Amino acid sequence: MSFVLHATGAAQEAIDRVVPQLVADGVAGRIAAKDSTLWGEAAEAEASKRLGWIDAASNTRGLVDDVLELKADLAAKGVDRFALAGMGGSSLAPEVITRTFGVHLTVLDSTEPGQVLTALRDELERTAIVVSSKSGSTLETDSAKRVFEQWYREAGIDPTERIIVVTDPGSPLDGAARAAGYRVFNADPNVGGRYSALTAFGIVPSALAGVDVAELLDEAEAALPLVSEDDESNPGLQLGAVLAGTKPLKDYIGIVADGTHIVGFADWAEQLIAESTGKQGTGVLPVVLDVDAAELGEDLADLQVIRVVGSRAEAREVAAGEVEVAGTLGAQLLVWEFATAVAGRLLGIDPFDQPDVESAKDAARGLLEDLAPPAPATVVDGSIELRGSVSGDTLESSLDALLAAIPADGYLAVHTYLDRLGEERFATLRDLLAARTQRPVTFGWGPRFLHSTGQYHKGGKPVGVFLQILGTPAEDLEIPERPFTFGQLLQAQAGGDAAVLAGHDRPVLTLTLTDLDDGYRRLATAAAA
Ligand SMILES: O=P(O)(O)OC[C@H]1O[C@H](O)[C@H](O)[C@@H](O)[C@@H]1O
Repeated sequence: MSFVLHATGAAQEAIDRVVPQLVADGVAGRIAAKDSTLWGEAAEAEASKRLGWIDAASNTRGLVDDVLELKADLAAKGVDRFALAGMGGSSLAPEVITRTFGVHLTVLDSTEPGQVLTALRDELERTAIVVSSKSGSTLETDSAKRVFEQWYREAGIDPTERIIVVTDPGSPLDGAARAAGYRVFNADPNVGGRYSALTAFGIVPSALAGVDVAELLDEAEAALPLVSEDDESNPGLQLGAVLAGTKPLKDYIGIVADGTHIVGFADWAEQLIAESTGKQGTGVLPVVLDVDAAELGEDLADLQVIRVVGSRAEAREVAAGEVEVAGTLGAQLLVWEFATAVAGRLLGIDPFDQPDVESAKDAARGLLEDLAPPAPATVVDGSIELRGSVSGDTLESSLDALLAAIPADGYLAVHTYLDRLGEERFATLRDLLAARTQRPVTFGWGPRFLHSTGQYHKGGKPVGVFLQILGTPAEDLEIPERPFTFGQLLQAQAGGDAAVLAGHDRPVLTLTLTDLDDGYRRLATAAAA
């Protein structure tokens, strides 16, 4: 069997209580048959064009030969390195696939100027970039495409030979890219962005980078009969019950990579679950945890822990109250997509829309139209500027005030608008803050998280408090034919999100670090206090 799940405690109780009803309602067979009525009348129109993921693996196979042919053509021209520009589902799937298969892919899912420059300066002469956008209108992805076009031209390289586009048929990018002479791969338009791992969005960049995608598609196809069956042993129904059927509902899902061969799976699952469920004041918030995360030792009543383990045998060694799953990557992708759709039904929401993602984008666009400098800091404490709805006289007192505002059932979200490859150390703040607050702490890199947990923070249960960390980029970068730079875009994305969160009455503390070394040291000390 390509996927196994073992549960104990409240999770097993949810399975025992919820799955028989799901079986009686024929939910598995109806999802397999793409029945769009499963999520209520309001969701029907969206669902009718969003269920293509269930059999995506077999439908995507037809692309593989064309992609491998392109890879061979590029290799003959000395192009053997690949980058990917995309956000959300368009980047997280190729990221987990290529890392798991151990092949290199530079993932550019940032507007942080330093991170964009690193991608541009990384052996451009032997690099091709896949520009992936389902809608064809995502600002970050469009900005990356523009600057890569410019740098190729300046290097005397024809961009049409180096930029490969993946998009839905008929998107603005589809028409423009074809007219400009780019190689375009169309994805199935009946699959939403976060469910698109097994469509052209997951497969084209991964195959170009060197993944044996036929193996991945085989794995997913092998799992399809498991999730299609209206039977209590169906692991997709069981996982759906674990995610959204506990009573009282556990609001937090801690996802732990614990021995699995899959690299980065929790980040992919985070965007799938957070965007799909976090709306109408409900949902479950995924929290990506390391094996030694503080949350795992705190016995939090509202946290359901799911460990992704290495083998079937290990999956049976479940700690009290936890769930363990094991499986191939292809099976995991399909089963979690299926389980998330089931969770949507259990929660009574539409698991295929993302109504609150747009609000932060609108607010950022508004700020970009009127490029005013940021409002003066409320407090300047050494090298750290403080702004926001929560503030004291110093970094320490402001952080204390923010953490004190976490409700008993709440969480802290840390959003770091820095170069996630060059400033990885900032991710260690998560564990320190989790140990201090004894509540779940999510950590996201801006603007990447806006396409993931961003939906939950605005649309889910309103119990989050927010710490934004910004830098002052040493080098900025123009976005060709745009009236703003990457640095200004990043700033507007942070400001837009802070404004929308504040509009939802959520506490926000924004720190701008004018010296990253000093800022990191002070924050690490304050977080551990
Ligand atoms: O692929 P794109 O259309 O550029 O969209 C990228 C991402 O944008 C938004 O955040 C959507 O909510 C995601 O589901 C999507 O994956």
